[in-house]
Amino acid sequence: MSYVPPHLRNSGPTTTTKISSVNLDNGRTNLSFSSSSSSSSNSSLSSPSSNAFRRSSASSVPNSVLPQWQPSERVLRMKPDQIEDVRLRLNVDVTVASDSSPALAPIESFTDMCLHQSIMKDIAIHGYTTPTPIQAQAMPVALSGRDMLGCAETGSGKTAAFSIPMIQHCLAQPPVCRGDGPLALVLAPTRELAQQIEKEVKAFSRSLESFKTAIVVGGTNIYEQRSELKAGVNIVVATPGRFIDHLQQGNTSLSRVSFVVLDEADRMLDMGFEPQIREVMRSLPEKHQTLLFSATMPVEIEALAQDYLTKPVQVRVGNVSSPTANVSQTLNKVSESEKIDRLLALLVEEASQAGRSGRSVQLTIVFVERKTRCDEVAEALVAQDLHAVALHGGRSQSEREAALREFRNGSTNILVATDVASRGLDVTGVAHVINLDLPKTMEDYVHRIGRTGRAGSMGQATSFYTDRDMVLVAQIKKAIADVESGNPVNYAVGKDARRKEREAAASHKEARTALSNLSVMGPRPINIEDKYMFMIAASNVKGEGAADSAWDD
Ligand SMILES: Nc1ncnc2c1ncn2[C@@H]1O[C@H](COP(=O)(O)OP(=O)(O)OP(=O)(O)O)[C@@H](O)[C@H]1O
Repeated sequence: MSYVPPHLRNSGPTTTTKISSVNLDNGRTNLSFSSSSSSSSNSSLSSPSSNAFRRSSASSVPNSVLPQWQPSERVLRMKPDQIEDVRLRLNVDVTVASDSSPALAPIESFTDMCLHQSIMKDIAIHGYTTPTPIQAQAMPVALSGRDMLGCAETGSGKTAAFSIPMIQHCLAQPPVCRGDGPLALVLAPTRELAQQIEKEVKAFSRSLESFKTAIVVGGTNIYEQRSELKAGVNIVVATPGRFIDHLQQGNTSLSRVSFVVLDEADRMLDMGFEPQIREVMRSLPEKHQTLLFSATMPVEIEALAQDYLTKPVQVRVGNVSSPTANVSQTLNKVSESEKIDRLLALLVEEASQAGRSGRSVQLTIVFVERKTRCDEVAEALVAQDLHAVALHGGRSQSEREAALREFRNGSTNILVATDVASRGLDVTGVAHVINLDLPKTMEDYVHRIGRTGRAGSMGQATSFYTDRDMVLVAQIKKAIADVESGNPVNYAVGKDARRKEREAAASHKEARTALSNLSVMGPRPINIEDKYMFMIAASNVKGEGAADSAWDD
């Protein structure tokens, strides 16, 4: 049975979820979720008051433990003015509610974080010597058991900022037995991002004997995932749709989850998973800790945080919700018909420059708007003897994995992708992001160009635009001027901001079409290219953003 997000459901048969208790091999009782189809529209998933994921009885489930963690004496001795000085230097902004205790000091060395020795060993093997600013502040907050909203620019190391405290948290819990649900859960919007996070979690737990992490994403064998989940794992990294399939089938439960991370939480809401995320949050055991991370923090995330986070610490580093200053941005005005030729010219020139200087060709991501265009562009590049591969939600899972693998190992240096690759994807050596088609919103632009200029490296972004993109182009020009003046601003992000941007773009386009109709030959039928039909349709769909067909998890 495949999961259908609520915005795509009609009044046809729906799924109901029943909770029943199950005796486990270890003699404990746990909960399972079973599903059945009915023609009623009263799905427990779509009902906000549903108890669908709530466990019925937890009497035999071991209690979660808040780790008794303390940083080094040196950190504990820091005075408030010293803490402020370090935050200022790291460009870290910390906010807590007036009725909650202050957040712990930032910690500038992994040693002072007093982590489990195996984790320390793995951090060293991974080649991390010093925490990045978001890690320096977010890790102590997470390790101290507080809920958190973490926001830092693209490529700043947010994954380790939650992965390492999550592993440390799991080590403090009673061991996982066969049939138990996981101790920690990470939800991410795309398969590729979830897989990347799982790799990072495994890297920091590789020296821990019998510590298990499972990846649960669509497009892969659900039966293998089921046996892995049933055997008992410490951490599950998942996309929401597939994770909920497993909950419904009783393959796992939330009864032992005491650490939850929503990575790129705003995008998951945007994709229509808000009811599922809320249901998961409502159904967690009482004692748990929640962390929300993104490079952009729209208001709807703050609303979610208000409902489900307890006295959270807000950690913001640098210029959140604005393009990273590590990327030099260029805008090129072109006509629609010129785009591919200009792209080819640019890439051929880069390849021959690399050849002349004897260096290898740099990795480049070309973003396009639609899946079909993605294939067409990749084919056009390959026809010019360039090494290009397409990545989009219409390809099979094995094709998606192969494309990313080839790109990561450099055997293909050009990845042509839809927005499925715009969030979180971390590929070392991406030097250039090209927007062959500009995205619809500034928020997507920020995430796309953030695929380069990561971990302190410099990158380049080139965007082609036509008259139709003028609304977004005005914002990008302002962003470029702001970065140049050293005074970057935060852009409005979130559903409202995106809707307004789409509306402004649509009315700009309408006005242009009307004008050209008047001036050329008087009234005539409007002939809108497929692409713009798609854009207008997308802006009219309720639950904006969810209509982006590039996203399929
Ligand atoms: N302490 C560190 N030392 C060295 N490299 C690091 C450190 N922390 C993270 N990195 C590297 O920085 C890169 C970016 O990290 P990561 O993918 O976690 O960024 P992010 O903030 O999650 O980005 P995005 O917002 O795009 O998802 C990765 O290649 C990661 O290995």
